[in-house]
Amino acid sequence: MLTFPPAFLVGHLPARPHDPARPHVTVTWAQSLDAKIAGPGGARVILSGPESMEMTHWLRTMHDAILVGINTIIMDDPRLKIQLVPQDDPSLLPPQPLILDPQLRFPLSARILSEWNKYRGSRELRDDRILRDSRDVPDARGPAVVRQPWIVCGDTVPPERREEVERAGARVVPTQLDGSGRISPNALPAILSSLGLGSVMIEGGSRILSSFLHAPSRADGSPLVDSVIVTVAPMFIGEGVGVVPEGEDRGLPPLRTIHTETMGKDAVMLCALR
Ligand SMILES: NC(=O)c1ccc[n+]([C@@H]2O[C@H](COP(=O)([O-])OP(=O)(O)OC[C@H]3O[C@@H](n4cnc5c(N)ncnc54)[C@H](O)[C@@H]3O)[C@@H](O)[C@H]2O)c1
Ligand SMILES: Nc1nc(=O)c(N)c(NC[C@H](O)[C@H](O)[C@H](O)COP(=O)(O)O)[nH]1
Repeated sequence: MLTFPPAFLVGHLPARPHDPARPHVTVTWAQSLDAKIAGPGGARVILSGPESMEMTHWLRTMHDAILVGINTIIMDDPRLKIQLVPQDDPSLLPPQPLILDPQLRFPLSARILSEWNKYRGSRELRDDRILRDSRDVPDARGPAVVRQPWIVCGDTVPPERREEVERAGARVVPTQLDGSGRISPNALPAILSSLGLGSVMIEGGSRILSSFLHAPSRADGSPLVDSVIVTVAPMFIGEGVGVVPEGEDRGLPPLRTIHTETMGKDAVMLCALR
């Protein structure tokens, strides 16, 4: 079990309490030696060993929100929970899942939604009250808490579709899309602030990593991305999904390595944008 946070991360993780006016943005992923994050056709590959995976779950607890793109939900069906941190520490909380999904393609069969509905059902039985979303659980503490998935979509998505997804148990947050039909990375801090979230850990996939790494600075001149934490696993994937999609490897920002830590078989690099 790790002592967390490891010394090399101190000062590079979101401060607590967060500054709600300037949410901290961490971008993180796990990659092979040939810079792939998934196998052919996007098939999920377990890259992280137990030690670096545990660190990932610790990192999740250090952020208010965890963000993935809709393709990652469709391909990996992740839970985005913190089951690898000590389960008896009530101060550790799972982050709020946020999914960037311009067209609201979110599959109602997603594990993240069924786990929330199961949790909500069990709390209703216990508490005899209806939980509409995770903000209705003020007394809930600890890693076993499950949070409602919040989906950020385009404000052009028809109301009937939004209602369908909300009836199924998720929260839908409509927002203006950029000229490419995406949620602009630079719009994220304001979205986070409006949702009361002071920090976010962006976990992928490839298109999301690319757009956040390419994003211009914030209005105050500071980089949009505050920290980059990469797990490098000693394996080759060959054909597969790159850290950024093919053709998007130009114009990536220079990174400054702050520290590289060996965690089990993996190297974990902490970098900042210069
Ligand atoms: N190894 C890792 O750490 C890791 C982590 C997560 C995902 N993955 C892998 O990544 C793959 C999925 O990556 P992907 O690129 O296909 O999809 P993705 O998960 O990055 O989602 C992309 C979609 O998000 C939406 N989107 C909204 N705003 C956006 C923005 N600003 N920029 C980009 N997209 C935006 C678009 O609809 C876009 O198609 C899967 O194969 C998964 O296994 C690996
Ligand atoms: N850190 C990390 N190491 C990996 O080897 C790997 N494949 C991912 N990929 C991120 C992936 O898209 C999922 O988010 C989670 O790995 C799924 O795990 P959970 O159900 O959330 O615990 N991330």
